[in-house]
Amino acid sequence: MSTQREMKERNPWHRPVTIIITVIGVIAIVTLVTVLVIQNRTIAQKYKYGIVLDAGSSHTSLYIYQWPAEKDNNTGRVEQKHHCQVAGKGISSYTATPYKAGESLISCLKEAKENIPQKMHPETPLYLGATAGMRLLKLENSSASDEVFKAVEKTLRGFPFSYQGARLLAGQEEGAFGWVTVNYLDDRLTQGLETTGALDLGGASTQISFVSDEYNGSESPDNAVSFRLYGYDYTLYTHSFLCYGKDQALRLALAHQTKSGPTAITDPCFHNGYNETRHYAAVYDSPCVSDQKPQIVSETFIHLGGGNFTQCQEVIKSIFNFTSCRYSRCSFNGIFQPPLQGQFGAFSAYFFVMNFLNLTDTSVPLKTVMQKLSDYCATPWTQIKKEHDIPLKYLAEYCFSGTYILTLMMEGYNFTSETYSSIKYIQKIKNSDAGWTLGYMLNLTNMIPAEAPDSPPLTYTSYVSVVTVMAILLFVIFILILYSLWPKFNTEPKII
Ligand SMILES: O=P(O)(O)OP(=O)(O)OP(=O)(O)OC[C@H]1O[C@@H](n2cnc3c(O)ncnc32)[C@H](O)[C@@H]1O
Ligand SMILES: [Ca+2]
Repeated sequence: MSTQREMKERNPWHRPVTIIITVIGVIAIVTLVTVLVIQNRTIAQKYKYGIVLDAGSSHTSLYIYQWPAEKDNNTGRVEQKHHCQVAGKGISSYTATPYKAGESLISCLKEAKENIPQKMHPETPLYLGATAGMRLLKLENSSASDEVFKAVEKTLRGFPFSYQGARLLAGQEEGAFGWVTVNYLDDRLTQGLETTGALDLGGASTQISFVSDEYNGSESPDNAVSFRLYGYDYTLYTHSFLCYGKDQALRLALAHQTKSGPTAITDPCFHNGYNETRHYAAVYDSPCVSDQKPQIVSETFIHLGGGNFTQCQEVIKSIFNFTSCRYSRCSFNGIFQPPLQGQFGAFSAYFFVMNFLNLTDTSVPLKTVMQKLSDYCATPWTQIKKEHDIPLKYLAEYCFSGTYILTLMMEGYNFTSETYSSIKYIQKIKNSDAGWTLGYMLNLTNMIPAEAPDSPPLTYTSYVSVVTVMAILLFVIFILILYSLWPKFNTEPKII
């Protein structure tokens, strides 16, 4: 018994004062770590928002982006929070009733209000960028394009967001911001990695943008866009071909086939058995083809399908001009293009079309891809209609669009059967759509710094771990010091 008591007396852990110090110490450590974790998490959960409307030639889309508030002007990930597709056609189709262009946007803007916390509305920037449809309308009828912009602006100003303007994007901006989006989402810019080229196929225009070691902007300076991002310099080659989006390219192909004003054509790019009556006025109602309109007697022509891939390729080749080039090298229509370099991401209609055709795998040899497309084009229209339940307008055009995509890439941009595999058909990267809108917003909100921001030396997890370990260590040292200094603790008999 007495030995037990002695041991108890000698062992400081049985003294109330030691127990109290230990409990207080543990509480202090737990509090310290909890405060650290909660403090950091609360900040991380606060988001900021931005809205961009992509007023394309075929339709308008609204995108909401969000990013952690404390990562403003930093490398923090901006991500797509919401996408809303505006019902109906693009804003450039409302020339007769411009106010309807504004009204068409209301339901998506209401969705945006619901998707962004109310208190953040006034500080959420709202942008609208219009592309090739409005570029064509401006060429055709500049006051009509002004009216559409006015109507759209009126609607946008009626919402509680921070309206930053509705404007026409230049082709170079459209191409360059698409490239920024792809490389930002792939995290290539902060690391200074080799960048990915961007291929965007819209309804009215198409863009190609990439970095080439052989291009510094001195040859054909109009195609150069220079950036300094996160401390790295880039000189980007970019070109936007107006009238070479897939809808306008189809008009160019139809114009080529109806030059002489026939009453019927057999179009190899449409399926056998396809038979539609088309109005000349409707086909030629675009500045891309209006000057080619034949002096005709008939108002309409019958558009028949021929279902022949090789002949379709020939028709499509004829819409490109390869004869003149005043530079060291050209893509088509006398436009300079440096040698292709690196990987490419092909999005928008490149993806829609190749995905429908099950041809997005670019590791498949180009020859096989062409054979599959050729088989698809040769399939009769009745069979195609039976096999797919999608709107007939889209369905009828996949043979044309697929052939156009391959011809544009191989003949237009000079991809080869070897370099075809450097293309990836993409729709989204990490849940955000590939397209110019994200790059546009990052630029206008100054969210990509020119210089690499100072990053903390430790990651958040390492930071919390180090602080925890150090706190425990200090506490143990404190107890040990206390134990060795406090005579009452040390009850062992002294041996003299
Ligand atoms: O860039 P611009 O030229 O202004 O045009 P846009 O922005 O309206 O063009 P999109 O990329 O949205 O679409 C390109 C084309 O793809 C078409 N498209 C959209 N969804 C499609 C789908 O699921 N299948 C086939 N085509 C589709 C659309 O009608 C256009 O002709
Ligand atoms: Ca577009």
